[in-house]
Amino acid sequence: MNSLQLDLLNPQQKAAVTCENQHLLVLAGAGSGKTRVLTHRIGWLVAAGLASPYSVLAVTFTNKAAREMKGRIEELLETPSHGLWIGTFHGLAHRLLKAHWQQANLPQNFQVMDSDDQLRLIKRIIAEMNIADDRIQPKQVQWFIGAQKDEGRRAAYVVAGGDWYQETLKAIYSRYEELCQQGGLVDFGELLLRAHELWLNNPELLAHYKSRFTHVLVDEFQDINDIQYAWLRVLTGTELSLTIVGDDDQSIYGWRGAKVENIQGFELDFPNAETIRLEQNYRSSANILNAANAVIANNNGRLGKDLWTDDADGEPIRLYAGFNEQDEARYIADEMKRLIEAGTSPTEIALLYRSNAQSRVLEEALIHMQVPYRIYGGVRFYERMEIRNAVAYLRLILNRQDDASMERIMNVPPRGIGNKTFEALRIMARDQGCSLWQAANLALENNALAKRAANALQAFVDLINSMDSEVLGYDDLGEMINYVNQHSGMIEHHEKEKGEKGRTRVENLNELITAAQSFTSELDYDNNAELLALFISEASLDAGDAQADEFEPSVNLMTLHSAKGLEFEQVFLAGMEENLFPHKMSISDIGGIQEERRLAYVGITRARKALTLTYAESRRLYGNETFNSLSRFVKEIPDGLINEVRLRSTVSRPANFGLQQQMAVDDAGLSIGQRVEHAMFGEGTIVNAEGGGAQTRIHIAFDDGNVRVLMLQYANLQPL
Ligand SMILES: Nc1ncnc2c1ncn2[C@@H]1O[C@H](COP(=O)(O)OP(=O)(O)OP(=O)(O)O)[C@@H](O)[C@H]1O
Ligand SMILES: [Mg+2]
Repeated sequence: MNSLQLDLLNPQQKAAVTCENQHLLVLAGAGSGKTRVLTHRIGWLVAAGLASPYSVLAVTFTNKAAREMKGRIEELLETPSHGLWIGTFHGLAHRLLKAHWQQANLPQNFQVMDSDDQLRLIKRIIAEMNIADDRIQPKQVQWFIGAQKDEGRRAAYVVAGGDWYQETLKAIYSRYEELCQQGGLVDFGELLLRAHELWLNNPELLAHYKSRFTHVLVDEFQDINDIQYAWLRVLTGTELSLTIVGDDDQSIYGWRGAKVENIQGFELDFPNAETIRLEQNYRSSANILNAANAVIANNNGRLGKDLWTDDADGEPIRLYAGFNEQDEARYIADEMKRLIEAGTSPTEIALLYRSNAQSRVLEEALIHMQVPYRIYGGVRFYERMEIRNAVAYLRLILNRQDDASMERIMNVPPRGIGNKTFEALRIMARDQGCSLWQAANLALENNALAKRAANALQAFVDLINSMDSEVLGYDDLGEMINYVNQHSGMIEHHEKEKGEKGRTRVENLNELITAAQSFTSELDYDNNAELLALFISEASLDAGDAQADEFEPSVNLMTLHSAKGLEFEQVFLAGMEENLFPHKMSISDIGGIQEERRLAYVGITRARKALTLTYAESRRLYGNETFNSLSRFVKEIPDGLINEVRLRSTVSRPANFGLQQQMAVDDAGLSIGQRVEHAMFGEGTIVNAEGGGAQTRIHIAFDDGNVRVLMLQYANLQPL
């Protein structure tokens, strides 16, 4: 019990950790120790003899959080956490379905489809149904199916009401279900839906788990959706103990079906639940916390929480106005470099933004300044094209009915299987109600294809069949992947590609071997095929998380959504502009604005020591130049907490800063963003200008990493 260090908790936290009530709600703001309480509570339950490590089920929001929690619980309990049921809803559902595939009406080797596979399948159905391209968007269908599943609704129960559009969506959903079932394919939403049905359809199994588990604990409860809540409720019923922790102010997944009302629902469903509020924030300096409190105070309908800190005011929040998005990015990269040189660990620095598309410019500046970075939740390893291809080979080897994989790699690398052959096979598969693989074999048997196409297809079929026997002969996952890399022709193919791109792809394929070698499964397996299937599933689930940490210490880039639950010493929030953040899609809708504001609250409260907000006065995004005004969320922060950073500290910002300066530079035949050469300092880019006429001073970001302010008249710049 000593190792639990209960004395490191404040009285409310302690009360939550040691609460003996059956149902407990911990409702508290950011950084108040909710996650810490959850972890300690598991430790306490075990130490107090109220639970065994194996009778606890804990749900986290990301795989990373699950891993962290497992680690901390191992520390607390001083035993390995192998076998603990700690994971995301998706991860836990997957584990259940793997263990009980028969009861779930799935083939044993069912595969998890990612969003790309899903989209490909939907496109195929749309084509198969002969729906004109402009009448329905595959992405909309994907969204529709996801939304239905989040609410626990199968196609048969969709009420379409005779309207063409709705009826078509329903029909596509229905066909989609059919094809997934046929191919043993399960998308992310399906994992949850099936896991719920698994309870409903198998009372004995449910009873088994009800008696196995004694305590269920859920982090980030505010972002739970209907099907997840339903799954939990069926499991816990009135028998099990349920602890939920959450913060209504951090509910940011409404667009994905999350319902903050589930917190209130919990209080209704479990009327005897005890509610504990935590009010002390341990994460952020007072300035940062006060800024966050001021922003979120503009939302209505909050459950209401006060958050205070013992911490000193700390540094003021910095606000930087970039002249354009390049200048904004350069400032951030510069600052990061400075922080790292002054001793801050790169891993303690985060750069958050509203939309993924913003990252490119930021990345370029970081590369330029040689600041190592990684994108958390961006183009992740398992989502890279070549990795998906390799995984598709593996899947097809395991399961020939996997049409999505077959589609993906039939002609990758190019082997002369053209669109016409694809089309013929699709039609055949539809007419015969069989898989593409079966259609391919049928077509070959019946000589249904032209000679060249038939030869190419035969070679592919033979390749997969021979891979099957070879690959599954290896006991080592790394060897399996290596075999596929070599014999599929992918390595050779990418080696022939010119330049950096091809090289990276080859490196990535090799990295997959490394990933496979270090893979260890928590689940049991009987043979090589099952081992491979476990690896593939893990890879698909992991695509939702960041790369491993074993790389060079790097600063973290991520969207605000991915930042939930995390904390960093230094946080930069880029693109603090109307239309960007709040996003223009949400700007005209009050509910939308409130969700954006919660996102701002999440972003601000990620910072421990320092927060820097930046925006660009003009921005080129998606090819258009726009002039956005400062985000309302910045304006909602009291003036006294913010310090506006002047351009490069040596120069104060003139009152008429802005477009006029662009003119001044234009007069001299130069423009912002232009590349120039200086006799002494070498090449650089004009990032700003101020003053006018003979007094014009221009700011140049030289390639040596310094920004210098020069008098235009004397600088003698050569345009490049
Ligand atoms: N009693 C305490 N004493 C010292 N530090 C604490 C205490 N409670 C929590 N902390 C620290 O405060 C930080 C925030 O804690 P934690 O991440 O658990 O908060 P949270 O409420 O889960 O935040 P979020 O809402 O962002 O998920 C962590 O670094 C944690 O270690
Ligand atoms: Mg937390």
